[in-house]
Amino acid sequence: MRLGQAQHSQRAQDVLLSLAGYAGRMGALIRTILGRHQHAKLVAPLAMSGECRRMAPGPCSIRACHADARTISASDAVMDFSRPRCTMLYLRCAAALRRRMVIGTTGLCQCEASYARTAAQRIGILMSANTSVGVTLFRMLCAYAARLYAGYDFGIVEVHHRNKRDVPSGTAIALRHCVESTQHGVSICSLRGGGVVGDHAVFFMGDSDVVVIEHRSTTRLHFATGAVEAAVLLCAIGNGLYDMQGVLGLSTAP
Ligand SMILES: NC(=O)C1=CN([C@@H]2O[C@H](COP(=O)(O)OP(=O)(O)OC[C@H]3O[C@@H](n4cnc5c(N)ncnc54)[C@H](O)[C@@H]3O)[C@@H](O)[C@H]2O)C=CC1
Ligand SMILES: O=C(O)C1=N[C@H](C(=O)O)C[C@H](O)C1
Repeated sequence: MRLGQAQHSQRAQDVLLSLAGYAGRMGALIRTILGRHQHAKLVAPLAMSGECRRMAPGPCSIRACHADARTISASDAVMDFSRPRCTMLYLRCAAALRRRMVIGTTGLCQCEASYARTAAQRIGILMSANTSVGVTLFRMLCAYAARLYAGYDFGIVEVHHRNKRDVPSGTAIALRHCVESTQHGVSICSLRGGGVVGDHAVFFMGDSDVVVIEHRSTTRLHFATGAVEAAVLLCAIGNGLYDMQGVLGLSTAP
């Protein structure tokens, strides 16, 4: 069974989505997935106005960068893969209109993340630096390994493409959070270059052996597919702040 299918069978109508960051790398994949999705439909592409002109010469239906309340209110949820400032703009709008929100954008400051926690009292929010199901399982695996290798030293290495803006990656920060329940002060090494989609490795370093658990992305498809399925699931549950594990209903590792 595909993820989200069970929950969707309880909904009579398609899940309608706005997409902030429509013209970006993630946006391009998400709109392709939504174009052929059985239960979810893109109703409001949100992009910068300059990008509209580049992507669609002539009359353009893509909305400009300001949060257009009318546009967002036509959807059940806003999916956001953009920039933190843009995220906050749409989050405020979604909270005011009581529309759900998937925040995939990384690099939010503490104050922005804490606003999301407050907004989650009014609406359902999925906030995840990595919407891939594979990476969600990888995180669970690392949390489990951290307990097994509690006496070892931990470290994280992440590698991303040269255009990534935030350092360290949101996934690396989330991984640190997973393993820090066992050990504090875990350092993250970041590398930027080429077209690397996104690789993360967690090192468990003992006196005479090293265990490395690694995840490599070969394309962005798994981020985008997971995000769309998570948006569908989010529309079937109540208010609150969720992570991927929560939305997918995965119990914690043994
Ligand atoms: N959660 C996840 O699984 C993943 C998260 N990301 C994160 O998603 C974000 C976007 O990543 P990419 O698509 O690679 O970046 P990108 O730079 O290709 O796309 C971002 C897009 O947002 C647009 N944008 C900026 N301000 C806007 C506004 N006010 N209104 C509408 N659009 C606006 C930009 O013009 C750009 O087209 C980054 O923070 C990245 O770290 C990326 C991959 C996976
Ligand atoms: O910007 C990216 O590309 C990615 N960002 C996310 C992050 O910061 O962890 C997820 C993925 O690694 C790709």
